[in-house]
Amino acid sequence: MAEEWRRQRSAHKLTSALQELEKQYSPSRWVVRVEPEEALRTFSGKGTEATKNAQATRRCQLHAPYGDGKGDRMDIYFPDVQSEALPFFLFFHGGYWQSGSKDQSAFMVDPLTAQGVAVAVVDYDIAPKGSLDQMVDQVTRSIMFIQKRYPCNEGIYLCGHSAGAHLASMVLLASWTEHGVVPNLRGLFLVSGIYDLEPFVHTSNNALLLLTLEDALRNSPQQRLDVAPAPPAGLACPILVMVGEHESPEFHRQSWEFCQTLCRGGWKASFKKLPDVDHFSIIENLTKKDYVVTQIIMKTISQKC
Ligand SMILES: N[C@@H](CC(=O)c1ccccc1NC=O)C(=O)O
Repeated sequence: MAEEWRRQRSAHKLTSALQELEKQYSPSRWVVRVEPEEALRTFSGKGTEATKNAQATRRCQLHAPYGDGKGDRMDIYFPDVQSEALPFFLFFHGGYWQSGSKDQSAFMVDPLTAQGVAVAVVDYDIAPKGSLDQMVDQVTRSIMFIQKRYPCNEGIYLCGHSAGAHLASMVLLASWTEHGVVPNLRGLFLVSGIYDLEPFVHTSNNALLLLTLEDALRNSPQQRLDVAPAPPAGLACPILVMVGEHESPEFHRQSWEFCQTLCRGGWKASFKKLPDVDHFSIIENLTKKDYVVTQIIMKTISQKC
C-alpha cells in the first residue's frame, strides 16, 4: 500500500514538473495584453502585412537562392541609394524550428531600408523537412552568400528571433576559414532566444523536431561556447542579448546565462531586458522607427563598431 502511494506521488511530481516545463516553453502563455491564440494570430498577421508592404514599396530581390536546395531562399530589400557598399542586416525568423517563414517576417524592412540598410529575410527548411543541423548549415551558407555577393559590404549584422536567435548564435561556432570565406560580421542582435536546448527536448514542441539529447547538446551554443576557443581577433563583434519583460523565467534565464557565457568566452556581449514587451511584441515593434530596439540597431550600424 505504502509502496503504491510512493509510486503515485513520484509519478504526480513528474507530471507537474513536465507541465511546468511545458508552460515555461510556451511563450504565448506569458503574454499579458491578449489571450495566447490572439497573440499568435496578431504576430503572423502583422508579419504578413509588413512583408506585403515592404514588397510593394521597396526595391527588392525576392527568393534569391543562396544555395542549390529548394529551401535555400532569401528576400533582399534595398534602400534607395544604389550601392553595393551597404550594411546588410540578416533576419532569421522564429517558430520553434517548425513554423514561420520569410513571407511573414519582414517587420524591420521599412525603418531600416529608409535609413540606408539592406535587409535580407532568410528562409530555412523548418521541421519536419529540415533537421536542426541542416538549418544551422543553411543559416551559415546564407551569410557566406551575402559576403560573396557583396564583398564591399559595410558590415553584416545578424538578428534572430527565438529559434532564429538560436540559429544566429550557432554561427559563432562556425569555422569560417574551412568554409573559405570570412564574413564581415559586425554585430548580432539575439532576441528572445533559446541557447540551451536540453529542456526543450522534454516538451511537446519536440514532437516534430524529434531532437535527441545528443542532438540538443550538439546544437546548444550555451554548452558548446563554454568550451570553445576565444573568438578570433577580427570576429569579436558586439552581441546584444535581449529578452522581453513579459516572458517566462526560463526565457529570462536562457538569455542571461547565455550572455554570461559569451562574456566569459571573450565576446563583447551585453544583456538587455526590454520593458513592456513580450515574446511577440518585442519583434512586432520593429516596424516602428522610434522603437528602442530599432534605435539600438541603427546606432550599432552607424557606429560601425
Ligand atoms: N507554440 C508557441 C509558439 C512559439 O513559440 C513561437 C511562435 C512564433 C514565433 C516564435 C515562437 N517561438 C520560438 O521560436 C507558443 O505557444 O508560444
